[in-house]
Amino acid sequence: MDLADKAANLCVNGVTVQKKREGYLDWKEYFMATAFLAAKRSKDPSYQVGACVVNKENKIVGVGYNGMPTGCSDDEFPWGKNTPSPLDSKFLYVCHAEMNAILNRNSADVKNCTIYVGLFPCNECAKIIIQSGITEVVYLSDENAHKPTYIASKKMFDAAGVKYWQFKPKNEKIVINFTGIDWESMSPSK
Ligand SMILES: O=c1ccn([C@H]2C[C@H](O)[C@@H](COP(=O)(O)O)O2)c(=O)[nH]1
Ligand SMILES: [Zn+2]
Repeated sequence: MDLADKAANLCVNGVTVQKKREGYLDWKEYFMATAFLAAKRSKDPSYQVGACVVNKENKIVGVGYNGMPTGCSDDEFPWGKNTPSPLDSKFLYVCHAEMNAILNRNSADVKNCTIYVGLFPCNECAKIIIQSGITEVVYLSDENAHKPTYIASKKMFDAAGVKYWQFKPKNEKIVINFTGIDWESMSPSK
């Protein structure tokens, strides 16, 4: 068990009171981590992007990653970038993570939701985000900020009143360990 996972105990009048577990993920870390986990599904060799849409009740209503459209085989459609013909590169085909997360929603709509993304949204995703009624964008990387596409996204978000801010993770890494569940410490009798 990680030290941070240990529940802190408090001694009150000689009685040990079990406090809640420490080191748990806060909501924002959880949603960004969900976006990053979704990105692990991407077949894009150069960029794996994930997105997670969350409603006002902190419920996840949609998750997506960049990938080929349904029915367009990952093995047949191209993943290259610098090809002589645009038809042989990925750009005309790949569905972006944000679009997929919004289209994959399990709610009637995503109005007033927040979208968590690994990479600041491009202009096409910005349009979809605005039109879908999402009002907040939380992103991790803004490495394309200097490109016109991404400047256009910010212009549109500003005009449409969509709030955006950069997520600064508390943890550089969140490790998922499938052998790591400590059943003993989870037992109510302990
Ligand atoms: O808003 C965005 C922007 C990009 N993506 C995806 C689309 C592509 O699969 C990669 C970008 O690849 P490059 O080789 O860097 O052009 O990222 C996205 O999902 N959402
Ligand atoms: Zn995009």
